Amino acid sequence: MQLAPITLEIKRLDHAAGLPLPAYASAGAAGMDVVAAEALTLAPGARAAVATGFAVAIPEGYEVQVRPRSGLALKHGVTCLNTPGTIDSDYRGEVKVILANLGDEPFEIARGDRIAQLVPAPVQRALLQEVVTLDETVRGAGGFGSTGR
Ligand SMILES: O=c1ccn([C@H]2C[C@H](O)[C@@H](COP(=O)(O)OP(=O)(O)OP(=O)(O)O)O2)c(=O)[nH]1
Ligand SMILES: [Mg+2]
Repeated sequence: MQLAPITLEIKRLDHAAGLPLPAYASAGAAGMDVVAAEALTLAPGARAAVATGFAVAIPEGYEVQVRPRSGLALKHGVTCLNTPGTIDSDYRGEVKVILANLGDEPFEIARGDRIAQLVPAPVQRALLQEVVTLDETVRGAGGFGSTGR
């Protein structure tokens, strides 16, 4: 079973000239790989908002998640610091990838390198109902490892 794809409007900004649109790397890939529109070196411990050169209009009721690529994470310690990054449906600015280098070597990014993947997801919004007391549960306020390792 496959959900019908949603349509994302995507606008190429001037500095994305010649770059590929975000694209699925395999028939069953969940994310569209997105490339860097700029070259930079991330020092160990550094972070940067890396330009992709694209802006999008996401249908209302959806978001796009910006997720790390596991190969960069495993081989180089490079990940999306805010994973999953959230692209709001009403955002019209450039999509950026907030990369962090948690490795111990400088990481060089060339223009055109695949740096992250984009996954659209439906968004459920909540209505808040403020109350004075919450119902009681067995867990109560236990959390953060309260059930053991
Ligand atoms: O990885 C990301 C995360 C966010 N954004 C853009 C799109 C998103 O719609 C906007 C705001 O993101 P978010 O709500 O996560 O950040 P914020 O710190 O709450 O900023 P704002 O006050 O603008 O909502 O920034 C990106 O381009 N890449
Ligand atoms: Mg926000």
